[in-house]
Amino acid sequence: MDSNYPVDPHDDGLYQQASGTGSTSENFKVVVRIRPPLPRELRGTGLRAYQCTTAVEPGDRNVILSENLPAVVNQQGNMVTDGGALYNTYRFTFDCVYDQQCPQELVYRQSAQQVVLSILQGYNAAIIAYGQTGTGKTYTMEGAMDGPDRGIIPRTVEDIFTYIVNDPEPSSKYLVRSSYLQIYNEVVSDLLKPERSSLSIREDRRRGVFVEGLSEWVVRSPAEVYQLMQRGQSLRATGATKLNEVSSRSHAVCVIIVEKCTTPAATEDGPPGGAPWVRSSSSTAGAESTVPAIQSIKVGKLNLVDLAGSERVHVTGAVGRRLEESKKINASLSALGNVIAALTDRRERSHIPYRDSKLTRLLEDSLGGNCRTTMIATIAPSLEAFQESLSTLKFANRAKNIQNEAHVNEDVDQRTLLRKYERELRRLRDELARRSRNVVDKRALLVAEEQAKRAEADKLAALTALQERSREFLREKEEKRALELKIQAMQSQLLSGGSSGAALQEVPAVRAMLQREANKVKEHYEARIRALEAERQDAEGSASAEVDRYKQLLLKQRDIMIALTARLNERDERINSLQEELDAYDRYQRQLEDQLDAKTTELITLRKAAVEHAAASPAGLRGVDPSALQNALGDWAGPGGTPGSQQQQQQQQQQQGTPQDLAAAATGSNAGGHMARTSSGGVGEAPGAGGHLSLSPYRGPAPPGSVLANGALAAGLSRTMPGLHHSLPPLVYSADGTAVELQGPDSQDVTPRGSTASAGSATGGGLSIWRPHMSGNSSSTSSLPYPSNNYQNAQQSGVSQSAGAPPGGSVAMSHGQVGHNQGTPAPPPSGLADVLASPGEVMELRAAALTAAKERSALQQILDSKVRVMLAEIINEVSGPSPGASTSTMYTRDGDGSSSRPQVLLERLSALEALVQRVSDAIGGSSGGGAGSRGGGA
Ligand SMILES: Nc1ncnc2c1ncn2[C@@H]1O[C@H](COP(=O)(O)OP(=O)(O)OP(=O)(O)O)[C@@H](O)[C@H]1O
Repeated sequence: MDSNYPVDPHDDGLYQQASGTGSTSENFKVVVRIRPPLPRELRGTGLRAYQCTTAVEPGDRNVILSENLPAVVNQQGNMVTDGGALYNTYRFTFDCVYDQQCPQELVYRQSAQQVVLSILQGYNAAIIAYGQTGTGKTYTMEGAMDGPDRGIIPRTVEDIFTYIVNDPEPSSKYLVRSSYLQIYNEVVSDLLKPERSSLSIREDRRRGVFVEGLSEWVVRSPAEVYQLMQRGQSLRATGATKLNEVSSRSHAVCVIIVEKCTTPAATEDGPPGGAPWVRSSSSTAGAESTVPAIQSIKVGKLNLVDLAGSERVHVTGAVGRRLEESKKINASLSALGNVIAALTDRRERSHIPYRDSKLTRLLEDSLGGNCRTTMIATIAPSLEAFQESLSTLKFANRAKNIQNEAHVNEDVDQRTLLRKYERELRRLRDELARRSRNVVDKRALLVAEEQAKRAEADKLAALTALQERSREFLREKEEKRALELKIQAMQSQLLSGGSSGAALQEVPAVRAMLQREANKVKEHYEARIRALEAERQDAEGSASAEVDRYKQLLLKQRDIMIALTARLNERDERINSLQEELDAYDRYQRQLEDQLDAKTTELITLRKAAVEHAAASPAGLRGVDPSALQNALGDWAGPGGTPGSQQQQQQQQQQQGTPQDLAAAATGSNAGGHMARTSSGGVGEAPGAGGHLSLSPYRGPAPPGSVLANGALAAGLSRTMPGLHHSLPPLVYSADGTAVELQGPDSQDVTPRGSTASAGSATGGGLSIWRPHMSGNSSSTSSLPYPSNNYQNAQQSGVSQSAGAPPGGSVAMSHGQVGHNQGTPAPPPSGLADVLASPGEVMELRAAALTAAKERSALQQILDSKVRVMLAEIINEVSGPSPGASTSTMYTRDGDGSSSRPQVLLERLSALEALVQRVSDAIGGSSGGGAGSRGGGA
């Protein structure tokens, strides 16, 4: 019964049986299947034994549900009475009713096969299993994967592929795809792609209702479908309930889509590409050789729905998660009932609440839409399921009034799309061909270019050959000419020759022969010349244009070269001028460096001369050793008189000036409180032997800005700048920092810098002593006449104070009028300015000399004060204390108040004597002078 039934795709089966009955829609069939009692049902409940409540009347269309079945049916199974009020008895008519023993195969063949195969004609189809939990929905839809218990799904797959293989239409091709989804707790998920959950249900004109994002698997054999089903079933939500050990807790939908492509005989359109069409067996042979046209593509979609079972919670005892699942299941089934109720409402078609649940939304096409649908309502036979069975039968009975309008889904759009693809393919082919031609054209172009290059080379070769030919032509022409001349000579020789020649000439045969030979040669060369000439003209004609072009190119290149050369020349000139500028800068820099070196040398020389000049002070001339004097003074030399202090003082002196300067200053101050110096301006040129200049001491500070010059300056300048010593006056300076200038007869208006010039200084040759410290702000100048290059020495301090005739010569002390030139800037000395490139350097030198003079003056003051104190004490010690003097002071000074006065005096006296002796020794060899001074001072 399970096998060997004929597969007849043209047999509508259930639909054929149902047609004409008027009880159900043509496209919506409702069948009922009663499962056999389960073992637990057969065992009964408590004292109540199992009792069957269902019976199928002969003809398999009517089902009787009764609480007391034996009372209402006869032996043949026909219901003879409804039991009256005694028993609840119901009788329903459906398209088919399968009793408990009905095998899977029969259910499939009668209720599913025609629906399934209708998708091969392009219909939508659906098989929906509905019923209470545990009544056999899953068993009916899936069953076993092999054997007689195979359910509708595996049989559907088998039939689809069997049909395709046995399709009598040789040009038909099929594409089979499969999907598997579940609705669990109102969430749609893909059972073949677990990661895809919570999918959305969409609808469009071409595809109808579909699940967006649901995977579709192309299958080529039943085995592939089985694999997918097994995978999906393993992921489906199931659970054990009181009524079913493996209860489906979700609605499962297996989707199979079959696309059929029918291609009648040859048209211009080619076959569609890309889709893995499954060819029917009869169409495989020879089909490849034809060029079929796409007549139509029919798309059939089959929904195989295994609903979750409705259940009464108080019966199943569900709690927790199961309770929630039950609620969701019942809610969606309730929505399904509402949709069916709306669809079967005899009144004017009202709103269909498809969107009340995912299930009804998904089954929208299958319920009242474009679909051929079979609903299989499953019921249990036991009395305990009586109410659920009655509910299910009522539900199914209502559903059988659903009107579906099924039509073939001929995918015109897709056909159009395929035609569009064909057009695109043709366009691409044309494009390919065109590009191929382009490739060919490019190759031809390359070949042509290559040929052109070769032709160019040939042309050049031809020109070369032409030139050679021309030369050859000229050569032959010359030869011809020579030959003609030779012939003419021969002829003339014959004509005018001797007897032998005349004789020959007169021989007609010889004459004719010669003439022929001459003509022959002439013709040969003339022809040759003509040919060459023609060849030359041809070559020249063809080459003239090329030659012109080359000429143009050459001219253009020549212009470019000229322009570039001009630019290069400009750049070279620019480089040369820059180089010259650079050289000039270098020369100037060298000049400056030379000048700097010279100035440096001058500075060194001047410094040295200044030192020498300071050392050559009168004390120095007397041979006083500054260091010896320093040592001799000891504590009297000032705060730094101790050896350690001396060392510090020496360091200080090295920083501030040379020791010789300070020692000389000290010595000078020691000599009777007067500064007596010998001008060092004569060093090297005008030694001051026999004369000296004595300037009155001035112990005030040098005024700011006063100019100090000395003979050393002139000497230094004269050494470094030969010829200038005549224009520079020897300069001396006083120990107090007063600047003076010695103006010789050949000097030119040398005046103090930064001060006012004395009117008298410019008159006559003489020594001008500028003493701005005298008479307040006025400056005074003393002019001392002296021989050229020989400085006149002045006498003692009286010279500085008043004019008088010096012993060595006339000394005219011309004091400048007080304030006469005050405020009038002195003009710069032209001679000095010519020598010194920078007046600032002169100023710097003079400022340095001024600083040294200040230092000397300061030291001198210290020494003078010491000496005065020393002398006062000596006087005091010798003559006794002055009336105002305090003994305590004396004692205190000695630090010994207990000493007797005579003893102290003796000690002080001896100390002073020792001091005087030391000082005398220090100034060496002049102890008499020193003593005289001391005595004079006293
Ligand atoms: N026609 C049948 N012949 C033999 N056994 C059947 C038949 N129908 C159902 N059964 C058995 O009944 C039990 C319940 O069946 P099934 O699981 O298919 O019920 P269901 O309606 O799918 O339940 P649920 O809604 O809870 O999933 C299973 O053990 C199944 O083998």
